[in-house]
Amino acid sequence: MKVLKFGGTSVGNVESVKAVLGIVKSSYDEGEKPLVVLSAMAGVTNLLMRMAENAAERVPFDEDLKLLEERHFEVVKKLIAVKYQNPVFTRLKLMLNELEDILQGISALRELSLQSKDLIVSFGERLSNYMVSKIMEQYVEQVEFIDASHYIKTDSNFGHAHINEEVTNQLIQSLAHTHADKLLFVTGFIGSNENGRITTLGRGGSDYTAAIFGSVLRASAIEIWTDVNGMLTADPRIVKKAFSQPTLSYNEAMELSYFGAKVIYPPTMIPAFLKKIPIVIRNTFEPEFAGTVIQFESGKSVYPIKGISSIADISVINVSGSGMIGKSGFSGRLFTLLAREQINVVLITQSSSEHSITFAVHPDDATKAVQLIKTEFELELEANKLVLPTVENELSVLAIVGENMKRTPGMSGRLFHALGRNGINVRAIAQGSSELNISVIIEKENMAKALNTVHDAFFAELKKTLYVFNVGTGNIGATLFKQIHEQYDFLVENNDLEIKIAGISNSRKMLFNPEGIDLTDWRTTLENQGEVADLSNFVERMKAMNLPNCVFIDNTASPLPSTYYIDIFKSNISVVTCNKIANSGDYKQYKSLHDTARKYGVDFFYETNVGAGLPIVRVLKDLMLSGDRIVRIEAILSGTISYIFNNFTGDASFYEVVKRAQELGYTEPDPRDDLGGIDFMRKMLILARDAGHVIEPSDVDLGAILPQACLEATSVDDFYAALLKADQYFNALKEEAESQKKVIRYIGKLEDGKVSIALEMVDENHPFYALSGSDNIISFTTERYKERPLVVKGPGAGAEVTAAGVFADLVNVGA
Ligand SMILES: NC(=O)C1=CN([C@@H]2O[C@H](COP(=O)(O)OP(=O)(O)OC[C@H]3O[C@@H](n4cnc5c(N)ncnc54)[C@H](O)[C@@H]3O)[C@@H](O)[C@H]2O)C=CC1
Ligand SMILES: N[C@@H](CC=O)C(=O)O
Ligand code: NA
Repeated sequence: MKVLKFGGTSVGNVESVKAVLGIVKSSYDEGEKPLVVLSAMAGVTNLLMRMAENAAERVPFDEDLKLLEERHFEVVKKLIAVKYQNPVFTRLKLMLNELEDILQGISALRELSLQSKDLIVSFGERLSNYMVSKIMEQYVEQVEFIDASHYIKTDSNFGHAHINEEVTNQLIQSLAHTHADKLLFVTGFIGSNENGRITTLGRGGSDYTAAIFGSVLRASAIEIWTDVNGMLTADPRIVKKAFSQPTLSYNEAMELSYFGAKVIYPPTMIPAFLKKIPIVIRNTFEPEFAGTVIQFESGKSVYPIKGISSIADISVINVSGSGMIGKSGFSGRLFTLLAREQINVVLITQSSSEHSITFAVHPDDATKAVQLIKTEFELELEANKLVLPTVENELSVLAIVGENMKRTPGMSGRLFHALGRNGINVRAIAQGSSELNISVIIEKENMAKALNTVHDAFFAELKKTLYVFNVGTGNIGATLFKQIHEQYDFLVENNDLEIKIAGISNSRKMLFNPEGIDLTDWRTTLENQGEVADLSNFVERMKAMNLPNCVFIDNTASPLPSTYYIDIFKSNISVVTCNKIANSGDYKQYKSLHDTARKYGVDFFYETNVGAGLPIVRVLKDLMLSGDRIVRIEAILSGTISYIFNNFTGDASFYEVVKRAQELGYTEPDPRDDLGGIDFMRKMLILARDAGHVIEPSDVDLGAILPQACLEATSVDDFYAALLKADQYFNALKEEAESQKKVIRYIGKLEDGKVSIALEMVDENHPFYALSGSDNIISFTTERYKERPLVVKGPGAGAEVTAAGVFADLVNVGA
């Protein structure tokens, strides 16, 4: 047989009682008659407690009594056919009258003993079990309501009674014998002492009742029906991806519940544990879900751990001093003292030098613990053999739990890597010698981030989420959103990667949503719901959200975002940028950006700084990392200028071709940056620096394309006006090239640490002769690629290819 135990939420109202009936009925129909243990209706135990306390203070309790009656009567009215209702009302009413008499007695005496409290709260279970048994009677024959206080015999420790196993076992066995044909509804939580006075079993009492009946009757399983899908891998309020574990060992369940998974209270499992009876946690509101089986064996799992538990609030006390070294009795004295005063020690670590002991307690106990230590070790403190104990608050504990950790090396490495990468400082560490649990103490403000990060790190088969904060929604930014939106499902399905745009800003508006901004119509949402843009505030808000796997994308052409990169890295947030400004300012800044990113273990990706989406930065980095050295770089890296000289043919005027390049999205927001050579200069500078050279913008020998009048233009409009007038100049250039059967190319070179960019005319034998569209080309001559250079060629400008490059950088963050 099975024991089915239903908690308060499962008997909370008409609908949930219906669900309970369905579950009991289907178990009954399967042939094995279950034994059912019910808690009081949700909230009733607290209500009874309040009534008892009120009675003792002579505060009226009749309203509460009425409420109690209504809650039960309503269920009866809805779930029992009218013709059967009367006797049920009568019996419930009798119980309620008895309760009222007791409350009146308390009121008269103005005294509420623990014994009377137990008696009063016992009505909760008695009412609910009687009521549901009567409802069940309509569907199943031979149902009986059992008041467990006649069978569970305890001592007189009211509120927290201990069971007399021998007597209890005999009584339960004889009950089973005399009621073999019946479907029993047994009150959870209550027992009675040798004088027949009602007692209660303390926290988790109904689970305990189920475990006792289950173990005495050697049940095939004890099912604990609650309102969650079993024991989850982490607190689902914090970790959205938490999922129910199919199996756990008793030890794993103990560890997980000890730290927070409030589904069951571990001591109540002991009777089942001793008899190796599986406990199954199931959801009354989702009965089709198999739930979690807690059994002797841990069970097979693809994951190295079973779950992550956490305690949000903890205080840490540090005791140190020379007096502790080599003193074998010291920790014994310390922890005996704490145990004697009922201070629960959650975690202990001791340095191997034995110079200090750190332990964690509940914050409410911290001051008392310190006081106790001061008194107990007064002599040592006076003799300076011990330093005054210190307390640190606002801390949390996070623990990874699983029996399989024993057999899997690298678990702590994975834990600390995940925490470190996200900038979460670990204050103390403890690992049980059973290797069932590795616990860390961290700052409370990092708890949510830590739980999510560690969950991602250990349940890697699940999808990882990148949280993106993007500035710049122009040509590139908007195209990137379009691409992410189109690719969303593919990434989730094929790469287990989810990208959430948690923040967007352009120069006018900004918008946040940690759940991810819907990209279907982000423009309208930003416009209608966005706040006034403020970059400094944007960065602060991003930091404050403290999200795991967080990436800042700079899709602007403005110098402003780059002033925040260092601060962003220091908050352990990666940066992806197509904006070249940060890397091409003075060398000191370049160096400091790269050093900071490395120091904080975050990514700084800028593939699109050179050749848009073409793999150039990456190729150079790989060459350098693998020990190759750059001998020479020759390149065409301005997509705009490439396009212009590839299309400045026939009748088209130079002015028209430039305009077209802008319309095609090849130019910088300010086309003077392209035609003035600044953009190309930035790219060459970045390559030279990535190749290991210390070089400043002023070191670049930059040859001009434009006549003086165009260079002097002070606005984009002036520039175009000057360009219109410069037809003569460009036509002459073109004619000169054509007459020599050559083409015009703007070519950059890096050799011997020197960078130059110049306009050249090349013939058909030159490797850069045959280009079209916005093609870029780069040839790396290196120590290894000496005879024939490594060449990368293809479209080097345009929104689609650039956004794709930013996208690729993004998905590589943290990879
Ligand atoms: N067009 C191309 O082929 C390539 C472009 N890039 C780079 O892409 C970047 C963006 O170019 P486009 O999208 O064409 O520019 P755009 O002018 O179309 O868009 C720039 C965006 O940045 C926003 N912005 C400017 N200052 C801001 C601030 N302080 N705070 C918040 N938002 C701000 C603007 O509101 C606008 O949404 C540039 O840095 C460019 O060098 C890089 C490689 C290739
Ligand atoms: N404006 C740039 C775009 C890529 O960085 C170019 O024309 O190359
Ligand atoms: Na590139």
